[in-house]
Amino acid sequence: MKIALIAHDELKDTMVNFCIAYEGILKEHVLFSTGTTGKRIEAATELKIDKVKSGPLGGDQQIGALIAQDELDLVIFLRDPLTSQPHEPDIQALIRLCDVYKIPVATNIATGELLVKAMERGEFSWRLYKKS
Ligand SMILES: O=C(CO)COP(=O)(O)O
Repeated sequence: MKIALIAHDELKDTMVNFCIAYEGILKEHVLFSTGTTGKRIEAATELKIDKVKSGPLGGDQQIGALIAQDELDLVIFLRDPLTSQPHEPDIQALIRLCDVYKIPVATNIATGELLVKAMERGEFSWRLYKKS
């Protein structure tokens, strides 16, 4: 599975702790991140991340392009609902593309945990069948 891990600044500690907690599962998959999130995860874990640009500098659009090219199976995007973001249109576009292409997307840690546990149980195998 190809997974994108993204977090706004106020949620980067939460994302790092999430990746530490689920490192054993995540390391079996191909991981992508926006720039700063990816650096924080790599500094705290042994996970290897394919990093695109920072979100406000076009990283969200790059992740969106991966979705449009059918290169992602799951997006975990810890959005900050309490802070306005200069690149809000990019954030909305990314989430819209998840809906267009029916990509499972978690926008908070509670859903993120559910999706990672579901993935561990093999409940995302339909993604592989879909591609074959
Ligand atoms: O802004 C982001 C998502 O909208 C995340 O970008 P960074 O991981 O580079 O901070």
